[in-house]
Amino acid sequence: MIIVLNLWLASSANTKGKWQIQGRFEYVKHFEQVDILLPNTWVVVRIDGRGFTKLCAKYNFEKPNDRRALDLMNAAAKAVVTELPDITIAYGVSDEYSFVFHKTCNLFERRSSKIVSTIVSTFTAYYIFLWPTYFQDQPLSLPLPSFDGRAVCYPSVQNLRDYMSWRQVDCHINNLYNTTFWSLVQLGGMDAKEAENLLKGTLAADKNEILFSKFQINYNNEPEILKKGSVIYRDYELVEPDSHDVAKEADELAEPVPQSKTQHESDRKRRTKARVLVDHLDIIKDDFWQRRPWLLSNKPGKIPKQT
Ligand SMILES: Nc1nc2c(ncn2[C@@H]2O[C@H](COP(=O)(O)OP(=O)(O)OP(=O)(O)O)[C@@H](O)[C@H]2O)c(=O)[nH]1
Ligand SMILES: [Mg+2]
Ligand SMILES: [Mg+2]
Repeated sequence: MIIVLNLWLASSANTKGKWQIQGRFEYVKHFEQVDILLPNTWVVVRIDGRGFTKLCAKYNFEKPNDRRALDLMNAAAKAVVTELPDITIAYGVSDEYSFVFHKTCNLFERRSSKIVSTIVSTFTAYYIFLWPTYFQDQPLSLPLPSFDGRAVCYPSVQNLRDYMSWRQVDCHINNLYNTTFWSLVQLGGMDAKEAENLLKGTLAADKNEILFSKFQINYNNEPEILKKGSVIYRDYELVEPDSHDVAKEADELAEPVPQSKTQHESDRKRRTKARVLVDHLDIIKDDFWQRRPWLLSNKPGKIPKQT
């Protein structure tokens, strides 16, 4: 079949010219769906490990948190942020990471499938490449780790901040539950069912109390990376928090002014040169955003000059 087609192509090419053959097949392009992300909205690409419950068991990840696994996730995400200067900020917990693109970003003409697949494949490639650095004594075997991804558009800074807050609240709730659950099992000698029953219906204060009274664990003293997750962003210089609400000022008042090509290029260069930091901070309160006004600035060019 392939030989027949090749022969036909060769003979047709001789008689009609290559461009005519191309023209005959080109109509298939129209089957491609338009998947442009809504303009002027903040784009969040969230990736999540596929079947990580099994993967964690296979490689004996420590319960409830394995520092090597978290450090590997952060290293892969930092590499993604470094490679893609269009990313404003990223937030990660457990086997997931959210990457935020500025509302004015025009990467791949905002084509969803190109943006998502680039993030997922770059992240996965780094995750596998860096694995031996964090799991020296446990070589990877098939099936290899993989991730899925999706893009969601958020129209306002408030929506975006609520999204980020949602992920960080999730981190806090899950970590407090898991820390208490595994303390009851590993330190308290309960089986999984007993621990689950004891925790049914408990509030955060009850879990804090169980941890402290039974195991002398003060949850507040747990490592920040576990309580808050990880945030990755470009750092220019720390500024004193403004007295006004930067998030509101940044977005709701004025529409972004289109940048000139040279301005766009010089901002891109500055972003490429900036330090990429991994930190474990509260991103729910205003303080984090007020100290770093360039993250949510309505004008992408409002990047402080490097000092
Ligand atoms: N032991 C251990 N497990 C972890 C750690 N980080 C993540 N996990 C596990 O990874 C899983 C992540 O949850 P999900 O993403 O909802 O589940 P999943 O198994 O990956 O399933 P899909 O995402 O639907 O493919 C949970 O079961 C976590 O317990 C870790 O540091 N230690
Ligand atoms: Mg998962
Ligand atoms: Mg997950």
